[in-house]
Amino acid sequence: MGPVACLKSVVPQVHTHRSLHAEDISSVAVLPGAKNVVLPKGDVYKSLQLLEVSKQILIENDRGGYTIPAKGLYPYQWNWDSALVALGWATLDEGRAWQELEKLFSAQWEDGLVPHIVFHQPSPTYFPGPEIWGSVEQPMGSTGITQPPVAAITVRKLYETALNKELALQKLKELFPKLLAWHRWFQSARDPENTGLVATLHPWESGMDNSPAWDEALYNVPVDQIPPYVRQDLGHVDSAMRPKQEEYDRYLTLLYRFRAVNYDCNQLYFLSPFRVTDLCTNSVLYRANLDLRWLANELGQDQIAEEVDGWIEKARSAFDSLYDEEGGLYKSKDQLTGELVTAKTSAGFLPLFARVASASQAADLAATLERWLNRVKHGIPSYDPESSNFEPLRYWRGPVWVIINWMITDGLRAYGYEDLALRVEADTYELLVSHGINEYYDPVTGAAAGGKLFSWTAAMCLAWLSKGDGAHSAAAH
Ligand SMILES: O=C(O)[C@@H](CO)O[C@H]1O[C@H](CO)[C@@H](O)[C@H](O)[C@H]1O
Repeated sequence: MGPVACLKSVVPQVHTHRSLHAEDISSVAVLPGAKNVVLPKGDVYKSLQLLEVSKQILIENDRGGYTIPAKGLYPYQWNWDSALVALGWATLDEGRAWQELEKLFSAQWEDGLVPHIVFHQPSPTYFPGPEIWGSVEQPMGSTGITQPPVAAITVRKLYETALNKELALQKLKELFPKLLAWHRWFQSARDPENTGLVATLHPWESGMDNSPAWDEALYNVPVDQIPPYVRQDLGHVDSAMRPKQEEYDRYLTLLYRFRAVNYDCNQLYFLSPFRVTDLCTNSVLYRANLDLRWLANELGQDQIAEEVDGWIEKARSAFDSLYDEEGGLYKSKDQLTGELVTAKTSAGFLPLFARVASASQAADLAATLERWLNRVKHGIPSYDPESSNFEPLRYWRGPVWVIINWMITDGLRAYGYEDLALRVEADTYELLVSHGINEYYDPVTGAAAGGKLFSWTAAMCLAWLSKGDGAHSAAAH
């Protein structure tokens, strides 16, 4: 049996329009369309296996038009997970990629909010589910908070790279007003004082739930008399890797306070005892606004492009207030105290992804990142590895997230830091090959942690690591 036939018999083939065929195998180390070669040439089998496992994960986690992040641990549709997972689907089946976004936007609220979780089907394995977000009498179909708005970035990518142009234009036309309504909601509900940057009212909204960036602001939230509850996450993942009870009590306190006013977006900003300017949300939103403006131009919607331009301009100058020159990176801010947070986290590099950093800020960020990378075996740690309370295995307090590596790499490349981008890419690839497709990884040992067979990690393998898909059209300013 020749090597090609042998590989074909070991690697399960998934029947999609871009499945690997025998004739692809000789070129797999330099995958079709690759801009940068990140897959080691001598290791074709591992590369192939990684791709096929990634496809299988998406297929296994597909619940009919939407993808759950991981079985058991996260049994519903999550907002930014889905937008990132759609990039993975696009490499297998463009129609399915568009469907992922359609399902997400099917839960959009009248005021424009796109919820952080959509409860399409009941599940006993996650807390807090619909009965907590709503009430026993009136369960809700979603949570009443949001997450970093990746969707417009995905829509542009899907549209620009589409093979089926007709479908892409149709889907763009359908999704555009919904994206616009969500981005307008960010302006009105989360920046009612017109500062240029939006507020995040719950750590779950930031996507980096128990990042040390929230410690001070979260511990200022008084714990209310909340109904007793049983956490489900600890049944799936070791408690040493998850948020602590004191943090969960505050997550729940915020939830019940928001629920008490029926998640009224006109009130939440003013009543929430937790209100921060989150770098992740603002960087993703900034980038998403660049892409929304591009999409508006594409559709000939000049007035809307101008409106979005206004948001971009305001945010650009406001971003400078988050730059910590001494620390060599950006920091989130506690809006209620007016102070920049002390923690240096991986979100501090995301203004590169946004393209909002200046050339000299980008140079500082690259230098800081290099220092961080030299301190760990596998980058990028979610928290400064030089910090005394760095925890390589606890949620967002040290571990590596592949989606964040993708965003930062994309930014590095846009600013011309190609070598650093390649270093992170190669490192990420090595992590996945050696430790599998998990939720996150220990930056010191590389050990996989959190949920297993994780959708957005699989999607990044398909959409990024197999293609070297870093350079995107939005140029650094
Ligand atoms: O910990 C949790 O229960 C949930 C709460 O939303 O959050 C984690 O999982 C989500 C699904 O993957 C991600 O979207 C978040 O970024 C991540 O922090």
